[in-house]
Amino acid sequence: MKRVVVALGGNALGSNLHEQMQAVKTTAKAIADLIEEGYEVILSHGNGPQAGMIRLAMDQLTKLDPTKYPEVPLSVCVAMSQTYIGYDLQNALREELLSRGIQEPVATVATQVVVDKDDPAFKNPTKPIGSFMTKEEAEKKASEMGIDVMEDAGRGYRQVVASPRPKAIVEEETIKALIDAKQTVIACGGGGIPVVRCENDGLSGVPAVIDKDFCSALLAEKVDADMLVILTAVEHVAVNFGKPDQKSLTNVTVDEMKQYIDEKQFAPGSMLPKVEAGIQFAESKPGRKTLITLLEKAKDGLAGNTGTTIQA
Ligand SMILES: Nc1ncnc2c1ncn2[C@@H]1O[C@H](COP(=O)(O)OP(=O)(O)O)[C@@H](O)[C@H]1O
Ligand SMILES: NC(=O)OP(=O)(O)O
Repeated sequence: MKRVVVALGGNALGSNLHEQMQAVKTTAKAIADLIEEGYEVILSHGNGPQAGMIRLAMDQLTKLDPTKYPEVPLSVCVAMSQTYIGYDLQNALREELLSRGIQEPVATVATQVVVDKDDPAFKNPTKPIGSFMTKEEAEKKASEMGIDVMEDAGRGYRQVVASPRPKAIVEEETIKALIDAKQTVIACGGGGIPVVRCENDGLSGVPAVIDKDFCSALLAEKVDADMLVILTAVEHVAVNFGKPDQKSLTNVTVDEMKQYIDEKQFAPGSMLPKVEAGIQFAESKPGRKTLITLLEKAKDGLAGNTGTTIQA
């Protein structure tokens, strides 16, 4: 049986409560198709819009009455986003599987991910969270709330936070035990709850949002997956993206992808981390591959019929 880690992008979840409840139904169908095909699926997902929404709500409460509602750390907002998304996703998938006569338990693991306290990302926030704003709105929010804002891959302005690289998955053994028990696991949601190691084996939350594609690559390595599947809003990674001479990439080697990165073919903050995470997994052990494609094309992509495949 082939083991695949599937990383779900923003279009699999929507960006508010109503959109999410609808989106997870379509997502559950695509994932159930893979389980029905015999793949052992481990799911991870993004949380940019959700973590930003929770961050904003918590900040409003603190503003209302700081003694009653003390400031909520960003790591706690990430933890809330993991469970909020996991709750919807595991229910949608459980129902979809049951409708197909598949009695397979689905569980979300609250996953902590260790980062390096000295990661340079803490001094250079680049990870967009929350909803999009105009330049004027962003500048106003930045001065009013003391947040960092940045233009997000040509799509508007968003709040940005630190995004250190994931180093270790605290609940790795729990995830493996659930997989071994034939359960479908949702783990490392939103890149994981960011923590640093401290004295006496302790863990302490840090203000960051880890990139879910990098964390999914680490998860795929740790569970010894055959394939990392990054599902997003495009069927193929492209070169000359958005230009008249745009060309879809189908089967690409790690070295070719590195060449395209040097040519700056992939937008930082959108396609670049996916390609870098894809390379990281593909070169971690001979035979490993990464597929990047559209959510609805996951089954076709795994059958080798579409998408962009990266391999050494
Ligand atoms: N070279 C490229 N090839 C394909 N898509 C690209 C490229 N550069 C940027 N993109 C954009 O990146 C998007 C995926 O990034 P993003 O929306 O941040 O991911 P996610 O699905 O994880 O939320 C695509 O939908 C596409 O608009
Ligand atoms: N954590 C994370 O990478 O979320 P998005 O995919 O929503 O940006």
